[in-house]
Amino acid sequence: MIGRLNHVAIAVRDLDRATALYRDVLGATVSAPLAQPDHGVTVVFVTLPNTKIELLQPLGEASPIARFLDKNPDGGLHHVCYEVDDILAARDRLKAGGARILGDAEPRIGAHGKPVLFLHPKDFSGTLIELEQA
Ligand SMILES: C[C@@H](C(=O)O)C(=O)SCCNC(=O)CCNC(=O)[C@H](O)C(C)(C)COP(=O)(O)OP(=O)(O)OC[C@H]1O[C@@H](n2cnc3c(N)ncnc32)[C@H](O)[C@@H]1OP(=O)(O)O
Ligand SMILES: [Co+2]
Repeated sequence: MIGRLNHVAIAVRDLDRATALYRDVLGATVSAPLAQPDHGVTVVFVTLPNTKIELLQPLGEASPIARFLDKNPDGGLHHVCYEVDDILAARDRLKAGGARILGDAEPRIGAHGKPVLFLHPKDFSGTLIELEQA
């Protein structure tokens, strides 16, 4: 059911600093910061030949990554995003299998302008999974 790896996300406290590290030290191509108020994060995309890295910094009062950064003050790997052809079919199959879909289980438009859903990390080997409609 899952397809390509769309991105790996890293939560950071200081997006400018993390962006500079990827750009200047690792020599990667980075995007401008993109505020995603609906998701409570500001995002920078690092483009790699075969996938993307998504640098995430909390945005607003109730960011879903705030507690993660409290527990991981240096930042850390936050989620992996897999592409699916049909996000509603994928959601219904996962639900039927007992996996917990986070939030109200309705897809929301993600940073690439496509519908996304998140799956509870406790149901997937301690890894938060994002699904994005391909
Ligand atoms: C823009 C968009 C895009 O790409 O298009 C994005 O990616 S937006 C990216 C930001 N948005 C999201 O992440 C949305 C989905 N995420 C959420 O709803 C939340 O982050 C949760 C996953 C529910 C976690 O929330 P929160 O940390 O406040 O709850 P909590 O502290 O009670 O955590 C419950 C348990 O899950 C663990 N936990 C929390 N975050 C985790 C993570 N990223 N990976 C692995 N485990 C994680 C905690 O350590 C805890 O385990 P213990 O109980 O063992 O201590
Ligand atoms: Co993401």
